Amino acid sequence: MNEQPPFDIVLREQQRLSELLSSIEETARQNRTKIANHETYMAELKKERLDSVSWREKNSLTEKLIENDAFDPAKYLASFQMTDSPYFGIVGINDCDRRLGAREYRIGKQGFVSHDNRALVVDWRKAPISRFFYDYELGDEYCETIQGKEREGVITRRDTVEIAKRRLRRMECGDDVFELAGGGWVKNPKQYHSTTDTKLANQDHRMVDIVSLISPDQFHMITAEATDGCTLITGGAGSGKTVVSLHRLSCLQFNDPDRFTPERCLVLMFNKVLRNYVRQTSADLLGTTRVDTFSAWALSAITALTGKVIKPVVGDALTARKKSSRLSALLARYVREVQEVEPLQDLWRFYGQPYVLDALFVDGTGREEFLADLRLRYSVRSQAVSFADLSVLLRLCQLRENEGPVREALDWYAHIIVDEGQDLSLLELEAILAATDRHSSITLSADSRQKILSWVDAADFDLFRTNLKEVGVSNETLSVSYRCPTEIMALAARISNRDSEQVGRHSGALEYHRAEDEEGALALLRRLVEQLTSEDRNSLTAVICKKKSDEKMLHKALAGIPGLHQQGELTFEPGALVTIAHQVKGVEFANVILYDPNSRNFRKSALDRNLLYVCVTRASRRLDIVYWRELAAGLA
Ligand SMILES: Nc1ncnc2c1ncn2[C@@H]1O[C@H](COP(=O)(O)OP(=O)(O)OP(=O)(O)O)[C@@H](O)[C@H]1O
Repeated sequence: MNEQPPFDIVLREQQRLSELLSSIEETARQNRTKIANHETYMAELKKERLDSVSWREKNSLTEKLIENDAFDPAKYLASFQMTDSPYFGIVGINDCDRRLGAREYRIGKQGFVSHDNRALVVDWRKAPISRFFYDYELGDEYCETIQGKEREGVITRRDTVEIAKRRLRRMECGDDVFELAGGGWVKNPKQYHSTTDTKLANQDHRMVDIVSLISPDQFHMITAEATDGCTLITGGAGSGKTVVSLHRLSCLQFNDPDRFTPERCLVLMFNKVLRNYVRQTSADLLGTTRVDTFSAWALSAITALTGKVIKPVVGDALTARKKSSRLSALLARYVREVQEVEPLQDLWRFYGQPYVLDALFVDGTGREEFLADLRLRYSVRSQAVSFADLSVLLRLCQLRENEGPVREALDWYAHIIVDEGQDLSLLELEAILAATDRHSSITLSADSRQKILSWVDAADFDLFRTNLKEVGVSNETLSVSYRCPTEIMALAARISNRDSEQVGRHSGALEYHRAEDEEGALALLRRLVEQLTSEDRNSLTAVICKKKSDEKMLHKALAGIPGLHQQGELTFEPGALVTIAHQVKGVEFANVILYDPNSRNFRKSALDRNLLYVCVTRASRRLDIVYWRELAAGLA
């Protein structure tokens, strides 16, 4: 392949890259030598100490060993991990201060300082420098305070590059794109490059980072200094709430590593699907920070507080009542008035208090049966906790604990990210807040249009927001939707009865496919899935239906199509999958086929409208609607 580019700008960048790679290698070599020399010296000292017969000499050698250990080069010479793709951005400035003058910075996912002490790559989280890249356009004048000094000047270059396996593959410079295509370098007009393009190229549809794409608005949120209290990020579907929160935590950890250690940070996701979707990127950005569902974290927090391992059962007819915001104040009262040592006995006793029963059974129906059941549970010391009991039990245990911080459960975390906060109950939100240290530092993302759980009271979130005022709350709004093309966002606006959001720059497709009957719709669906998967084998198509029973039936109807994922398996490999609406919140697919969204399955209630909004906004490229009966309101 002839990769000799006919473009000077590309040639110069290839040269820069090659020099950088040589420097990375040389630095690594010198570091290895320094570390080896240190190890040899330490081994010699240890041997000398072993051979020595004088205790004075032994003591002096021990001191020397301790002293030298503090200067172990392995501790401070961080190895550079990003050699395959050392940087993604280039920003040039011409500063009015002549000592600084004209210079360029390369921005990467990890900073690199060479053996001869030159900062050749700047970490994207080093806001004072990376701000030039994220906050400004080519030709803009800047005025910034950097390390206490006023800096003024002009931005002379702002390019994005793609480097893979140590080779330059693409450069975006102003309106031009230079890229390797079909064996040589070509120049094209700039086109919008979305994260879906990256996913297709990687053949992996899990979340990707957006470090090279962060918008100025997002940059401000991501790099905002840690404050006490809650940062509430709101915004419509696909506006970047999840990615922005994760990048924000990455910045906090980078800039204040002593406070935001991975074990003192926590990311809570809506369900396992969303957790799996973000896991790779969260690991890249946040290292070993725990990313989990609320239930999984609550279980471990209960264990940390009580020493008990709980195995909750699924299904509880009283779920909505046990999530009621009224229980919050009642728990506080109960803990003040009643003493009970055993945690589960404590829970049964709490439910049995007359004022709790009044709150749970407003019209009295079912109250006596519940009380009889509680008495039985108390007498046999029942351990049968349901998922709905978890937040009550956790809050109860937190309120009972008087001894101060408890690892991963109480007064412990330096920062917690809560995604999809609108679907958490007041008790769940309060338990999370109680798990933070005295700074109550939380990033909470939420979109009221995507509230889909019937058992959570819609007012809970507002109540929590009001309560948060005590610890401090700052509101941030993301207003551009990057995921969905214009056509789909216009439909989403109709469904949610709200104004259409500002949309990123890509276009897509929205098509309706009407069949005569169910049989016709299934045949149509099959043809569509076959067409979409064969047209682009790297893409991921999700068929979304409302009911669990339809999921099985649709999977059967699509059997044999190459690339069809196993039933019930929601992975993000290329191909096609069938899933239900409640599983897909927070995630996205290149293509979505919404199957049979009829007016009986999606009624005019707020929850159904929200669910429909969630479904249509999962598509980053195209949305197809297959139907044969009356469409749900908003779709027609
Ligand atoms: N500045 C950006 N430039 C390009 N793409 C972006 C940008 N910010 C976010 N995205 C992309 O937009 C999509 C949506 O991001 P994300 O999932 O974080 O949004 P969200 O607000 O959490 O959505 P939802 O509420 O639907 O879960 C992702 O594919 C993400 O990579």
